[in-house]
Amino acid sequence: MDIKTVGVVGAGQMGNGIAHVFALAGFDVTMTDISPEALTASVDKIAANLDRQVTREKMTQAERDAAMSRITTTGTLTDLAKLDLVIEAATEKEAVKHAIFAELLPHLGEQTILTSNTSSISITRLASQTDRPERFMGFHFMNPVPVMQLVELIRGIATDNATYRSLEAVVEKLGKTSASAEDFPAFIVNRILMPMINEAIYTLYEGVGSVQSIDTSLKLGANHPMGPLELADFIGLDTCLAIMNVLHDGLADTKYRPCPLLTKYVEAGWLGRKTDRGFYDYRGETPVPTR
Ligand SMILES: CC(=O)CC(=O)SCCNC(=O)CCNC(=O)[C@H](O)C(C)(C)COP(=O)(O)OP(=O)(O)OC[C@H]1O[C@@H](n2cnc3c(N)ncnc32)[C@H](O)[C@@H]1OP(=O)(O)O
Ligand SMILES: NC(=O)C1=CN([C@@H]2O[C@H](COP(=O)(O)OP(=O)(O)OC[C@H]3O[C@@H](n4cnc5c(N)ncnc54)[C@H](OP(=O)(O)O)[C@@H]3O)[C@@H](O)[C@H]2O)C=CC1
Repeated sequence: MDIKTVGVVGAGQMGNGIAHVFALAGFDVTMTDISPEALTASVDKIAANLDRQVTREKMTQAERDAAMSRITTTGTLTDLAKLDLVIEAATEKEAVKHAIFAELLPHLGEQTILTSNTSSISITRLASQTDRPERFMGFHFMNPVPVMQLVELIRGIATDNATYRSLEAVVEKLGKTSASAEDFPAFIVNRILMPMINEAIYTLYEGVGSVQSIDTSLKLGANHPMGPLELADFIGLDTCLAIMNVLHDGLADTKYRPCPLLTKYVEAGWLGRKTDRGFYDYRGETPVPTR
C-alpha cells in the first residue's frame, strides 16, 4: 500500500517527534490527543525544532513552512479513521491503547494500517483486540525521533507481509533504518537498554554511587551520550517503570524486577524531564541531582 496520509494518536514527546519527521518527509499528518494543551504544545515544539534546523542550515525556510503546512490537529479521534496509516503513541498503558482502538475501530477505513509505538507491550495481544490483526504492527520510533536513526518493526503473529513491506517502505522514505524484532516483551532495544537503566537505579539505591557519579561513569567510562539516569529522565520514569513491569511479568524472571526506587519516583510524580523533576531537578538553569 502506498501510504500518503498518517494519523498520530498522542501528542507527547514521541507523538510530536513522529509528526515532525513524517511532515518533513512529505506525508500529510493529523495529530490528536485527549488534551488540547498537549496538541498546542506539540505543534509549538515541532515549529521550534524545525526553526532550529533552518537556523543550522539543515533545511530551507520553504521546506520548514511546507512541513508545518502538512500538520493538522484535531480533538476528535475518529477524524483519523480514513487515513492510510494510524500510529498510536499515547501513554504506555495497555488499557489506554485498548480504549483508543475500541473508539477508532468502528470507523476505521478497511485498508488502514493500524500501528502502535509501544515500547514493550505485546503486539499480538494488542492486535487481537482489533478487527485487523493482519494489518496491525509494532512501529517503534526512538527518542528524540528527529535525531535517532532506528525504527523497530515488530510483527504480531498474524501480521501479513504486505503490511510489513508497506512500513519498511515508509521507514525508507523517512530516511531512517528499520530493524525487525520478534514480538517478545520490550522487543530488542528496550530488552537490552531498560535493564541497564534499572541496574543504574539499583546502583543508586544501594549507595554504590550518586546520581552524578553513575552518569559520569557511563558517559566517560563507556562513551554513552547520556548517563543512564539522565536518559531515564529523558525517556520518562513512568515509561521506564511500565517497560520493566512488562519484562518482569512477561518473562517471569526476577532479574527484571523494577527497582523500588524507580517505583518511588513514579509514585511521587517525579517522572523526569516532562514533570521537571526526576533523578535531576530541571526547574533551575542547570539540572541538579535529586540524590
Ligand atoms: C524508551 C524507548 O522505547 C526507546 C528509546 O527511545 S530509548 C532512548 C534512545 N535515545 C537515546 O539513547 C538518546 C541518547 N542521547 C543522545 O543520543 C544525545 O544526547 C542527543 C542526540 C539526544 C543529544 O545530543 P547532543 O549532542 O547532546 O545535543 P545537541 O548537539 O544539542 O543535539 C544534536 C542534534 O540533535 C538535535 N536534538 C537534540 N535533542 C532534540 C530533541 N529533543 N528533538 C529534536 N531534535 C533534537 C539537535 O538540534 C541537534 O541537531 P543538529 O545536529 O541538526 O544541529
Ligand atoms: N519516551 C520515550 O523515550 C519513548 C516512548 N515510546 C512509547 O511511545 C508512547 C508515548 O510515549 P511518550 O510520548 O513518551 O509519552 P508522553 O507521556 O510524553 O505522551 C503521551 C501522550 O498521550 C496522551 N494520551 C493519553 N491518553 C490518550 C488517549 N486516550 N488519546 C489520546 N492521547 C492520549 C497523553 O495525554 P495526558 O498527558 O493528558 O495523559 C500525552 O499527551 C508510549 O507507548 C511509549 O512507551 C516509544 C519510544 C520511546
